[in-house]
Amino acid sequence: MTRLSVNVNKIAVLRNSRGGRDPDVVRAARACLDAGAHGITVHPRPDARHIRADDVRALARVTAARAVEFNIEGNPFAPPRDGYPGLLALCEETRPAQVTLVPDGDAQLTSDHGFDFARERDALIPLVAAFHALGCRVSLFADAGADIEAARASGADRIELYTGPWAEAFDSGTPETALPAFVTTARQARAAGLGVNAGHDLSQANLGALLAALGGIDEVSIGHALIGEALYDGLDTTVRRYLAITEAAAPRV
Ligand SMILES: CC(=O)[C@@H](O)[C@H](O)COP(=O)(O)O
Ligand SMILES: NCC(=O)COP(=O)(O)O
Repeated sequence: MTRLSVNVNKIAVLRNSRGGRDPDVVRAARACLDAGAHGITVHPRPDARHIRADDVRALARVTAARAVEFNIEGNPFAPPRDGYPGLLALCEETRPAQVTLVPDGDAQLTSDHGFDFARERDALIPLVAAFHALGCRVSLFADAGADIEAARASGADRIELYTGPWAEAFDSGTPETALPAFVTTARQARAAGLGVNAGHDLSQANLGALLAALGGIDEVSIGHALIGEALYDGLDTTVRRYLAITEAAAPRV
């Protein structure tokens, strides 16, 4: 069954907006885990727009204490800056179960593309090895239609399908226009021996159809929509609704 990792970036956005401690990302993560979430995801950035290095350290302690997975996302090429030690250094400190490499720049509002694996494979190979040496599973952010053979050649364990285009097509009422590329890429990844995660702009509305079409997604990491929905319905109820969607999409034995 697809595992749910809740991304708590947006709790930190709200907290940082007033410069204090609340809302507390650790308390929010605990509430999500209490509701049954399988793990927690964060995406700290050098500009500290939301999740900061100290949040990562605190969440690493919480997830380790509960023996659940911690997934840290980031651009492995981004240099240290203002309290951000760099992704590799942060993972060396916190030893997350999984690191998801994302080719984000500070100028981006949010993550909006995967790697160009043919072009970046040689640069990724030593980085993947370095994260493996820390005991991390390595997932690479990938567009539907990405060069899966080049992704596999990097030595990574999984890809994470960037599902922004899926959400956009779904919201515009034309999901069938986006789905074939996702189905093909997921199939290619599994045939290459890669696991398949998915994330970005997934929501209660668009998750079920994607999981049903792709089958066998290892993990979805969901933040923006989930936290927004929780503003109306609470974290416990909202997380349980996502879990019900992943359970409903699980293959019947
Ligand atoms: C990689 C990805 O799609 C998300 O995990 C990312 O964390 C979104 O970043 P923001 O929460 O800053 O939009
Ligand atoms: N990797 C995707 C993620 O962690 C959360 O993305 P979003 O749900 O905030 O768009």
